[in-house]
Amino acid sequence: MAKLLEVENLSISFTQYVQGLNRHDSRVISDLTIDVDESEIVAVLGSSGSGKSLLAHSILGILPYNSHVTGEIRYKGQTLDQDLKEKLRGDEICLIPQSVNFLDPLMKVSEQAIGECKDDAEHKERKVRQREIFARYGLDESVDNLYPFELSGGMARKVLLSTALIEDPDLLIADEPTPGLDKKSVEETISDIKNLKEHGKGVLLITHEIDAALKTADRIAIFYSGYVIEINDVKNFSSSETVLHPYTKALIDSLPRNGFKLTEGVQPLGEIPGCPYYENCPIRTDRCNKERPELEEHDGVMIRCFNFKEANDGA
Ligand SMILES: Nc1ncnc2c1ncn2[C@@H]1O[C@H](COP(=O)(O)OP(=O)(O)OP(=O)(O)O)[C@@H](O)[C@H]1O
Ligand code: NI
Repeated sequence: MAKLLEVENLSISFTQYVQGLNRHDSRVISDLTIDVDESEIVAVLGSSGSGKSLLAHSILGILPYNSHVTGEIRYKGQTLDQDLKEKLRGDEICLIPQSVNFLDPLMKVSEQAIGECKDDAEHKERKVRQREIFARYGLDESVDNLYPFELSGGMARKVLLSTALIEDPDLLIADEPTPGLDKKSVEETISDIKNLKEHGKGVLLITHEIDAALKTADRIAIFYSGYVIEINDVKNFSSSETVLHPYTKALIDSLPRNGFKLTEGVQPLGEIPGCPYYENCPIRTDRCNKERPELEEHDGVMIRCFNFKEANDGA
């Protein structure tokens, strides 16, 4: 079966001019490799500012002009270059954006959700679908004719969700789709995402909430300081003993039900030669400070660590 989405060694950096003179490059995503199969939900779990939205924006081809990108993205085996991104986005590949600023302030929300139509017949058909999806999210007919500024935050989120779902995309990139939603709508969203998967579609779910990832995903990619440090099956996240990376273990131990044992400090930024987790790592060695581990496969799990084996054997 062909992979739906393959991201290989993606790095994103920004060029900024400090005081108008000094050019400064800051790397936000480093050497990121991840894939999504048909009928699969892959969660990218990372803390705030770790570059998750930029990953989404690079897949959609909507990064800001001052960004610099290397690496490759393929969709259904084909290189996803800027032309193909523009052709497929909003159609085969849809984004549920994190920010409600993605709504067009000058357009009624129902028309944004319906999108461009080739004729009246198509508009009619999509209007029915729009109403049905809006209704599922508790947006009644009076909402259809509102403009974005007339919506509450939660309503705006629901409009963004509906807009992506109306397209019935083959690949959905959901960037933090649930914060600010009521409980019922969170459940509706999760069920809609799972429904896409049941219909053979792929979903990349971007989130900083481990519970959302655990409830929804088949695999979880752990993002730390711009690096993917582990990609593992959701079933292995039931205990810190069945995941491999020390950061993933710390994340699981930090869950309320496990008694908040998080040992982690701030995420390091800037260029470092060694492992991105070096400063906080309980199993680090000298090598980790000098050399950066690659993301490698170990029994079907992708892991970026020199020492996980010894640490697990000794446990
Ligand atoms: N246009 C830009 N120019 C320079 N730096 C940027 C730009 N856009 C984003 N960044 C930097 O990239 C980093 C990652 O941003 P991003 O929005 O992808 O993080 P995130 O993981 O989605 O965070 P959150 O969980 O808060 O949504 C930020 O810390 C920000 O400083
Ligand atoms: Ni984000």
